[in-house]
Amino acid sequence: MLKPIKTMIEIKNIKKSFNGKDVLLGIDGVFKKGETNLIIGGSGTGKSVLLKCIIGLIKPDDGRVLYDGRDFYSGDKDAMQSIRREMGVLFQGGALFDSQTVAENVRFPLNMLTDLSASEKNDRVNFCLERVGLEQAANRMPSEISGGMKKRVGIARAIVMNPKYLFCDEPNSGLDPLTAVKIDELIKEITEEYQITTIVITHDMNSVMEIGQNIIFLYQGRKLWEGNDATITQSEVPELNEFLFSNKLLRDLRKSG
Ligand SMILES: Nc1ncnc2c1ncn2[C@@H]1O[C@H](COP(=O)(O)OP(=O)(O)OP(=O)(O)O)[C@@H](O)[C@H]1O
Repeated sequence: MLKPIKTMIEIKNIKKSFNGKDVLLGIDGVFKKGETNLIIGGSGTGKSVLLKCIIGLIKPDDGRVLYDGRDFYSGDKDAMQSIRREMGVLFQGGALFDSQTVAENVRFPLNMLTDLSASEKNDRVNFCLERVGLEQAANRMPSEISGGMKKRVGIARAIVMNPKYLFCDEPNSGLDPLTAVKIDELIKEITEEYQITTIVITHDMNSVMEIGQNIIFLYQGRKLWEGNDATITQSEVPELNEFLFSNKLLRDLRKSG
């Protein structure tokens, strides 16, 4: 019997250097459909550069990025464009337009990329705002809502085009721990509900333990470990353990367990 084809993103031997400085030294990875895939690591290890290589904001010097087997850097501009349309991106700061209401922010990709009618766009915007629990805030301005709500608006905008692939760069930055957990849960729920292939960049240990269904650990431009939230605390990789147990609570838990 044929195995069902699983939607996923595969990266092979991604390399990038800037002005002779190697930042990514050949990264491989598989990011699975319906799972929150995390790229973790300390500051300056190349997480953001890797994400940018995956979504096409930086062209890698070498290597391949495959979206369900489709080569993103094949040189076929139309193919690249159609993969781009299947992506949703949640940028680190939320990247909302300050002069637009919440609903207008969410509607923006629909205006840019579709020829849906006004009422179809409204339906879609309302659906997404409801999904992230913000239906009451549709007419508010970004300056009038909290940091956590801004992230929710960013998530609503990232899913408004019904993406196959969702990318989140440090979705928890600047949030209090409780709000951060809620944002993590929302990303995981949406990923599972719509069977999206989601990649999250983080150095937040809570995220690792809450939503780390598939994790790769970067260290100085190399992938040193991969696994999940259940296997990560048993890792024998010193660099990973140093990263994980820099948190005193986790260190104490490890000692006692
Ligand atoms: N456009 C660029 N030109 C030159 N160097 C760059 C550029 N972008 C990133 N770098 C360098 O690449 C290295 C990795 O940066 P990157 O932003 O990927 O780290 P990171 O793991 O995401 O860190 P952080 O968690 O602090 O955001 C850094 O030394 C950075 O200075």
